[in-house]
Amino acid sequence: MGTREISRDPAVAAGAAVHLTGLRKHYGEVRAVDGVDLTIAPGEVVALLGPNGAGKSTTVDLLLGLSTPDSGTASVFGRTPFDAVRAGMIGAMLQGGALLEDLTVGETVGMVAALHHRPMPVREALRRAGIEDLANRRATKLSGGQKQRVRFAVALVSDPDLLVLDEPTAAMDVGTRREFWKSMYEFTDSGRTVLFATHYLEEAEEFADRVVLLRAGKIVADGSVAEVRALAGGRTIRAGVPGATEPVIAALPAITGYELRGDRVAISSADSDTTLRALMAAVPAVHDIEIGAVGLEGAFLSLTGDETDQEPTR
Ligand SMILES: Nc1ncnc2c1ncn2[C@@H]1O[C@H](COP(=O)(O)OP(=O)(O)OP(=O)(O)O)[C@@H](O)[C@H]1O
Repeated sequence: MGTREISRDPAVAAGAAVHLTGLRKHYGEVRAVDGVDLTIAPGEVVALLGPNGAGKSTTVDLLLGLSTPDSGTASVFGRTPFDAVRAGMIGAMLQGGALLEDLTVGETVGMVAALHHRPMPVREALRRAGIEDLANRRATKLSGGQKQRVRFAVALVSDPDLLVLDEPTAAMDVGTRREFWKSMYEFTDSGRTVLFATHYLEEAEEFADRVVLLRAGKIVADGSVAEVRALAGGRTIRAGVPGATEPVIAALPAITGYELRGDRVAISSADSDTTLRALMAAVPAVHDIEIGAVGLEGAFLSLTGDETDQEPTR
């Protein structure tokens, strides 16, 4: 249920923007990427989510041809990553990618443009990245967020069909982050494909068509935000429960967590119908019942097995 129909369709796979099959990369005992199969159709905007060390950056490196898999294959628009990069089909923004200190922003983006057959005008790349006014600034004089935007302009200037972004907004403040996503919309409106790795669940929720959750080098969920939420299967039940005690609540069927404060309880449940029926029988005075879906954060925690306490959020 985790994998979309799309990746099983050979026709889609043949014309896929990204096609990863049985991809593995181990570092000694560490299985950084441990059998990843992923097909991304042209035009999709996909978020790669996972806790630290889940294998996001390693997957991105394999996709860009920056490292070689132990087994499995990676192709981009039917080509090897190396050929796709050489043809200017992939623009990438990596974590902390180096900028040449002696060059200005305009020169940096211009130099990358010169490497490609059909680049967009440098000024256009700077405008889209929101750094036209920094064209004459040297890299040494830039803030962390500004450097990120220069890396974005570098990724855009080849006018690529696929953008691969590894935690693109990590150093950006809230305003810059909003501007960044606005530029991304401009890019994806023209039918381009985007794969971005992120820790920000709200960015995945707001921006991605599809969420791929990685854990210990494996895909543990793949689908729309709504589908991934549903995979976690949970709902929250909130209610007034006069006189209820901890043992009564803890004994309810299908619950995965609860918090009892005075006369109010918040329960997370894998099967809210069953839990609710039992709650009504156990606490006849139950009132003000609300049932809600688990947020993406709840799904993320339960699917990636994060150690964090999984009490229902309020
Ligand atoms: N060059 C390397 N040598 C040895 N181990 C590595 C190397 N690169 C990655 N790893 C290990 O592989 C695993 C996956 O790392 P990766 O950087 O892909 O995760 P990530 O999901 O991008 O994490 P983060 O969110 O922290 O950036 C980690 O356990 C990491 O320590």
